[in-house]
Amino acid sequence: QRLRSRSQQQQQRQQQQQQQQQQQQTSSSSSTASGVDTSCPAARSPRCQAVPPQYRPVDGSCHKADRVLGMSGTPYTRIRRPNYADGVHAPRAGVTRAALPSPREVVNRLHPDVDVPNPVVNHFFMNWGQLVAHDITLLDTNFPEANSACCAQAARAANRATDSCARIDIPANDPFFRRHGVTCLGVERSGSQICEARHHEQRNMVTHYMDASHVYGSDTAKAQRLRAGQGGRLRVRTINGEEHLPADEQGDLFAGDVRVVVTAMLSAVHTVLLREHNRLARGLATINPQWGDERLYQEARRIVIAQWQLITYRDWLPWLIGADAVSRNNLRPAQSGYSQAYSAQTDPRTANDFAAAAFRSFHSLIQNNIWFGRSGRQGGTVVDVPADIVLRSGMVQAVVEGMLYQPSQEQDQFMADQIKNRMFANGRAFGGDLIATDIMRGREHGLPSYNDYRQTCGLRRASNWQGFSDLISQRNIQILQSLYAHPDDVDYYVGGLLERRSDTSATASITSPVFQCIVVDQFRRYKEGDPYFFDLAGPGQRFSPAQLQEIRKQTASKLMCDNIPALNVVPRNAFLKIGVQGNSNVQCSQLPGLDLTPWREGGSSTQQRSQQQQQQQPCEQAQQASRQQPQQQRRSWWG
Ligand code: HEM
Ligand SMILES: [Ca+2]
Repeated sequence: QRLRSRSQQQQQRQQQQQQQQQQQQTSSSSSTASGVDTSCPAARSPRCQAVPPQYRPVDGSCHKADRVLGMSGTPYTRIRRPNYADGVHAPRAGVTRAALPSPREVVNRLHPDVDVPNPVVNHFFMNWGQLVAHDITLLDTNFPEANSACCAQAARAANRATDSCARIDIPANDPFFRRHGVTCLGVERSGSQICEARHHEQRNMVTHYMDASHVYGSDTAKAQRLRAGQGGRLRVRTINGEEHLPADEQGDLFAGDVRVVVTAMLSAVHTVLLREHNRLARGLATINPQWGDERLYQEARRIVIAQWQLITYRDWLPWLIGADAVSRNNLRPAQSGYSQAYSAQTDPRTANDFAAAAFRSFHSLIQNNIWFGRSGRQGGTVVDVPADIVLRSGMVQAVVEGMLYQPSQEQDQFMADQIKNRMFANGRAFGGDLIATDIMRGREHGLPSYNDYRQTCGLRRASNWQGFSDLISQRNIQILQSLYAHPDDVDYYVGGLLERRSDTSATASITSPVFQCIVVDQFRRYKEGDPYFFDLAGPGQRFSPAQLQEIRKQTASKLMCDNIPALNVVPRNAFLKIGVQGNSNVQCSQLPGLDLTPWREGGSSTQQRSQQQQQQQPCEQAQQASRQQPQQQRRSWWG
């Protein structure tokens, strides 16, 4: 029943146990011997070559023996068997005859806006998490949701939800929406399909892998539209000599992920990633003038993805789940040489339990108002500052600096008013409620309740309300009791947000326990289950040892420095507040950078030298090489 950390020696045995559990917990008829649910028909059947592709396919296909696993447009996996009211698709209902409380009522009672700044991490940390989310999950809904029609439609349905709409009723005493005459918020239900298991599985519209699909797109047509078609570069618009995100047909910012426009903070870092790709493509073209557009694009993309994975796992994740959890679960990228962490059996897909609940808990980190620049100048509310402000002179820098120096909020039960009342308001008086939507998403995806996830994560299942008292305060238990008819009714998202963390030291997890366990499990999948993880020795083209050493020099701070011309000073650690763990400002020029020399093709490159050495000294090096032979590796990667 546990998805907790394990030592390396026990890893294999426990993996098998876990697969057995998944077989039991996920829909039984659709599980294969490996415990991976592969029965849902893929929207497209990819054509894969006989050997793994040299560069990872942009749509996530052909990565594993099951060639659609992790591909965009395919269903999520599940850690726990779904709990739909009708066993098929109706949102979860209570275990007694009593209805579940309105998500907005829950928000009003349990998720007020109380300002508790995070003592450790900054708003850049929050924003990086949102970028990670956009790399690995996108529901099949219209963006942004046009959901007002949903209220009327769902009102007529027996359980306040149809197959396409769900209703969030606004309580009569609501302190905000009633003032604006709003009595309901409609939620467009996520696109899903029935698998052999006879229940609905939601579709993930982006590649499940952590492959920077938010930069490059999740299908080949979009990837193509994002490319300049020259020098391996991505398309840009140039304003005052600086590269910016291009425009789509509607004139909005265009990037690999449609959510690039959700906040100016996102569009600023999207701009930086775009510039980084083009900076690398130019550098590679200079040292390898013989390379054409395709080679330059693929090599630059591969380096960007490597940096993205490295920074996320080495520098960001330890602050999210705690340094201990990272080492216990072998989640730190190799510090030298190649990683051995890949497992062909590990399901690389995003879990519904993670995307529709656990990872959304970091909505709690969001601030109401964002800063511009280093000195705390108020830029405006998080929902009103327009994304395309970054096209203005100096604004990529101002928005990035604002994030680097503004603390985020704590991961706790408190939520910023702006995202609860004015999501997508864009200057209008009211918008949607992100937190009520999160709660509704969990229900409409059929996620089981908080008590079920306690059990999954090795905690005691509560048989009465006091059973929650190990992690939840008496005050919150009382409120829960007044909202829900039974302890088994409490939403996973809500219960998880109420949990206290026992270890509040700086290096501890900022994530509460029952979310932490699901988050750890998911990040293990993205690393262990990804055959193209950057520090592996295959199955496509691997980095040479010298190239890997260069990649390892990269940090998020340097990434900002390299791509924002007027930025001269940054915090050494881009994710931490100044002063935490000795974090201090540093000149950009003092930070080591990524030197592309090992990518030079020709007699003098380190890669070539090491290959020549292997040919010249057959004994020891050949033995070592045979252990890392791409051909041999390939068989096991596909296996
Ligand atoms: C200013 C910051 C943010 C805003 C305005 C924002 C807004 C949103 C919105 C509007 C949705 C769609 C809700 C729905 O219809 O179900 C969403 C989904 C989500 N958010 Fe955030 N978010 C922010 C930050 C974050 C952060 C920091 C994380 C995690 C570290 C995160 C994780 C997620 C996840 C996993 C989803 C589900 C996406 C999907 O599967 O389609 N978000 N967010
Ligand atoms: Ca992806």
